[in-house]
Amino acid sequence: MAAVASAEPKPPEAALGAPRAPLPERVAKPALTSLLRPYAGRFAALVALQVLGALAGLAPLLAVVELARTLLAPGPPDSGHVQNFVLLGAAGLFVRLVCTGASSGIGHVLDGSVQLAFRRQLAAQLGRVPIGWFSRRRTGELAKVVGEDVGAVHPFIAHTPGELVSAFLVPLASLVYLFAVDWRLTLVTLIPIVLALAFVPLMMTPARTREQADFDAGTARISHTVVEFVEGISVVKTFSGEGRAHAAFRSAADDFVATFVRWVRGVSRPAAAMQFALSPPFVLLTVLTGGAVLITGGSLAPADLVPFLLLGLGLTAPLAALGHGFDDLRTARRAVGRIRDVLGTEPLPEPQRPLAPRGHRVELRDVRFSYEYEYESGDEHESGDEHENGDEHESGDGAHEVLRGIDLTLEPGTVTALVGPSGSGKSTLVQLLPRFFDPTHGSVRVGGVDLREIAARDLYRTVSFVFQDVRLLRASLADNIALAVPHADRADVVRAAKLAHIHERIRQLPRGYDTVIGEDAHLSGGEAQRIALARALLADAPVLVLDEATAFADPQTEQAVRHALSTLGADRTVLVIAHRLETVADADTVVMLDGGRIVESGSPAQLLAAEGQFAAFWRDHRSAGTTRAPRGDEPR
Ligand SMILES: Nc1ncnc2c1ncn2[C@@H]1O[C@H](COP(=O)(O)OP(=O)(O)OP(=O)(O)O)[C@@H](O)[C@H]1O
Repeated sequence: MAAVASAEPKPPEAALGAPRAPLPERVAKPALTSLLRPYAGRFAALVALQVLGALAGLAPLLAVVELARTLLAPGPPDSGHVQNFVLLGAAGLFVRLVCTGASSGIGHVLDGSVQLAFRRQLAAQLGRVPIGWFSRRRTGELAKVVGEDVGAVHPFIAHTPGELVSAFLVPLASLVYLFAVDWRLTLVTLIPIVLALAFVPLMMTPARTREQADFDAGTARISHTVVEFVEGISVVKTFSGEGRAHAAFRSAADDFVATFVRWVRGVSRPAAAMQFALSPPFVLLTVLTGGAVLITGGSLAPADLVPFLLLGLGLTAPLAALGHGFDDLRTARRAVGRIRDVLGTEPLPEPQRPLAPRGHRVELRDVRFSYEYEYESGDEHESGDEHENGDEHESGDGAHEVLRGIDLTLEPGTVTALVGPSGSGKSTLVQLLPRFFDPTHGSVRVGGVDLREIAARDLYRTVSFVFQDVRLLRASLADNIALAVPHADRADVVRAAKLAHIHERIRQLPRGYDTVIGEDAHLSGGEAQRIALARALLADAPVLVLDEATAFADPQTEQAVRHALSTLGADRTVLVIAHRLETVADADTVVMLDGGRIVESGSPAQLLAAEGQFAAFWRDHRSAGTTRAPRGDEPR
């Protein structure tokens, strides 16, 4: 099921240098060998076939060399010898052909299987890691890991082992043969290789490693900029922000060009020198010069020069392939490193403390919470200043304390309305209940048990949520409502939809409850909210957390919420971020937050009578809209 509309609580996207939510995160990267272990058999078969293919490839090479020596030797050639060499060459070619075909087939199947397995593991892992973990990563970077990095494993599996094998085997066998012909000319033939190898250390300097890291960071940044642009395209277009978005992309691309040029220079200079040393003209000139000296000195037969001319080039060609293979391996190693980073993030420990089936009092004790700031290295530091406001303070290095000692008890069977100015910490507080984040200090308990001790599935069975930002999945409306109860009867789904005042709207759709959202129909924001409400009601969790969105302003949705709240079971614990005074008036308790602290709490009537901050809040809202008096008293 693919997500189509905005969402179930979507963790905030961390912009460059943006604050990140603190979360326990133990990184235990799985070893590459353990990731590849299930494929060890096929991998071994692949390497064996590649080795056999490389060995078989030697036969035609040696047959050609021997044939040439026989034909060029003084006197008439032995026809039996000639025939044997031709047969040896043909047989070698045939075996090589079979091995190459088989290894290429196995390689591609293995490649596809490993990539699929990595993607499956990554998808499963992304479903397991704590939600707050996503706020520490950029969407584009994760997309790069799942897409590009998994793809980068391809050359590593499909081609490189074979290239590495032949890179060692062919020259080794050729060298043995050449030494047997003439050791002095063999040493001369090795001169280009020794020269080429001298440039290898230059390609592995710390500067080159830095350039490579910059190159990787640049590609990730471009990927992130594109994802951000596509995700925010409607906002960008509405506010004619294409110019800015384009400029951001151009700046990422320009930075990348500079990085790319540095990277190419770092790679290309030593690579060009290596290529020159290994180029056929240089190799042939070296061999011919050495050969000419020996032949004119009378210590080498002219026919014996032939193997050096033929095999000398063969000695250097695999070395060039080794260079490519080495680069591919480095690329694959870095990609696998990033894959392992994601796979190695351990999900939060999953303790199994049982929860009592009833009596779900929610208690927050001295809860403090800070968003931590992480700064990018390099030129892209952003200060955390833009997140400061007068009411909040920065606590410690790069930490932004948003909740500052919250003590709150939500009794079963009561509705608590959370009110307070924008930025006072209401959303942050309710996000502690599904453990999007854990408190940096203090504890949140349900039924007397700390949330950190409750298994995730128990937690989500106990607490359900309706957030402002509703994400519906690309699935039928029935499946969307029954998300938490996949085997729910249609009758239960319909009952929840009726309670959430969305049943009639669903009936009007061409395929009713089987309508697929995003394909057969689209829903308005208010309708999506009511689907989310039906979903939470069907889940029937004893604790309901509701962020009353401004979208609830449509009368139907507002009525649905009020109706649902009034018909909920007697022992339900409800916490609602209230934006409408009607909801506040209906609540049993009102909690007023300001600057991350509870400044007032009590019944609406008590708080109005106290003439404090809540009374002012009430009056402001009342003069801005319509409302009625809270239960049991008239506001003044
Ligand atoms: N993911 C985040 N990273 C860093 N800071 C954040 C994050 N989310 C919120 N904040 C900051 O925490 C403070 C409280 O935000 P929060 O969303 O909890 O307030 P709120 O009372 O729900 O506001 P509103 O009524 O406008 O939704 C704000 O200053 C905000 O900038």
